Amino acid sequence: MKKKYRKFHEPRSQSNPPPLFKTRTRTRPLPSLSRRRRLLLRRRIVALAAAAAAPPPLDAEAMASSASSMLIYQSPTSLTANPRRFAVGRRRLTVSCASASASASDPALTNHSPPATAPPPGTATIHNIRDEARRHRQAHAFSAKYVPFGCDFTASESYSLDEIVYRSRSGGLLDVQHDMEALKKFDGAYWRNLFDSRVGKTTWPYGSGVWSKKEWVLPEIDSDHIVSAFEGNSNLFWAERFGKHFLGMDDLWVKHCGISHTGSFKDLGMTVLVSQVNRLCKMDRPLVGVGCASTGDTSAALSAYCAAAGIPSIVFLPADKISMAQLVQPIANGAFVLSIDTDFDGCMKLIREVTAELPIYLANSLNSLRLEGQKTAAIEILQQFDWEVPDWVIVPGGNLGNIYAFYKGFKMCQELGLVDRIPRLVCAQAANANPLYLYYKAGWKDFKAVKANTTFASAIQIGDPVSIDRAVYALQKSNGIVEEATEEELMDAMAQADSTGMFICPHTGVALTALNKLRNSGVIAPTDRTVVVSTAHGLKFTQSKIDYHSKAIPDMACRYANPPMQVRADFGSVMDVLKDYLKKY
Ligand SMILES: N[C@@H](CCOP(=O)(O)O)C(=O)O
Repeated sequence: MKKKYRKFHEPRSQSNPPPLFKTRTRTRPLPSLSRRRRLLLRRRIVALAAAAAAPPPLDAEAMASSASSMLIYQSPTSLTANPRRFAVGRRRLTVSCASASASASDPALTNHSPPATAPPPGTATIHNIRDEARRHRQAHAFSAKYVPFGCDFTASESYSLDEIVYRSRSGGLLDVQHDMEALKKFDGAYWRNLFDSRVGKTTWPYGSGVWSKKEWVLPEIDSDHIVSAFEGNSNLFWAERFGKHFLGMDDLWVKHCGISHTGSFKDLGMTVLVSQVNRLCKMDRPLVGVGCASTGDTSAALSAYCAAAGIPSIVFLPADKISMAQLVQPIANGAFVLSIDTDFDGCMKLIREVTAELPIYLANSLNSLRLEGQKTAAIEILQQFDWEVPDWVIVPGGNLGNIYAFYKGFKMCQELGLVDRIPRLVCAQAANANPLYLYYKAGWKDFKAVKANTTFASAIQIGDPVSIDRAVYALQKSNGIVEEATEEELMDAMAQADSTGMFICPHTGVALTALNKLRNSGVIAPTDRTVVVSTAHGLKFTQSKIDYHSKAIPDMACRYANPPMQVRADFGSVMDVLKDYLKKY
């Protein structure tokens, strides 16, 4: 693994200066090209060199066609404070001109160290967004470390994030805590402006919704080590029709975390975890790969990010318990996939034992690094509401890391002065896998893991959640509530939501059921601003939707089924069914 990594990420030295023109294939030897092709290639390089030495062309399209759309053109003859952006096909091409043009809102640039110097005249370079980030590499002023869960940054027991540790000395959970005193040197308005300034940009790594909050996530990681698919920045969808029609609400929102690189919110945490592993590999830590147990989404995210970094991934999946779309993701991304004849809890137990024995880094959310990425979805919600705090946020819960991650994101915003309160949290479980719900109903007395039964909400089919303590903490601190949904309730809620233009996963159906119950009982008022967190893409769960709409689910009425009508191929038959259908309107 190390060998392969080095090959493609060789550090640059003075004796080995960067080439004038870098393309994505720059480290590979030229394949054996024909003489004619070599000539053409050389001509193209010469043309690019000429273009680089000249002022920027007016026609960005022409420039894009002669250079990869990943390239950023830089010319010393056109220094300007603001990078000029051109739409190039569906990508944006930045004509960025000097390091002096770096974001004035980057705290590293404006407050802690001087901006990097401009290149000497005549040394124009075309480079990519990673190179651009290298040029602005700064000393960091913030830091974070592992402490036992429930402790703050000053705890006597603490571990560097570069250590491979998942449990405290007493065997309890760990938490990543930030140096809040250092972060507090900047006020809420400062952080709001900084985060807002990074939205919608391609600047590495801030184009990611996670890394746009880098100072609050992994402040010490070198941007060069980050493995990102520009995840996050997901749609906060105004569920106007669903809210009005089914719940009498007009301020209902669905945070579509599943409309993402691998189709679930897991990307948010995985970019952080795999980036840190990438850093550890660079530090020559003896790791042979990264592993997880999964109900389908974590394995998809892990395998994709590892594949992007060239790091081996190993995933433990409960045999026949995840959807086809989820199973194919790690297979396609080249993970080592173990289909194990047990449930998720069985897989989780095994991966914990295996990672204690072998140098395989544990990627489940037992590893608190993951939650640092996931918490940014909470910050993003506040940002999307222009830093107004919603009344309620409803999160589906299985292994229970995410409910704590949301709490953490909201709490950090409050502590650092971006907002003055946090929303009430609701955790929604499937009744077939409801250990948290039972614990809540028992007044938080005597937690008992359960045997999780089969549920359409398969990603949360978990009976012994590793983050149970974190979830309880988040709910207690946010005056939270736990609700549950039966199979029929969650499938009906999913069908209702889909009928208003969404295409949600069954877990979001669980969360919508919780909302429905809390609306009916009057706990959530019609005017309360409410956000339902949608955790995965509906396209991962087409089979359950097909079964529902075909009314093929035993003991389920499938009240909102919309099966296709079989019609003979003649005009009369088609007209008959249409007339019948149109009577409804
Ligand atoms: N739903 C998860 C289960 C594992 O949870 P994690 O929080 O440890 O990643 C999945 O998609 O695998």
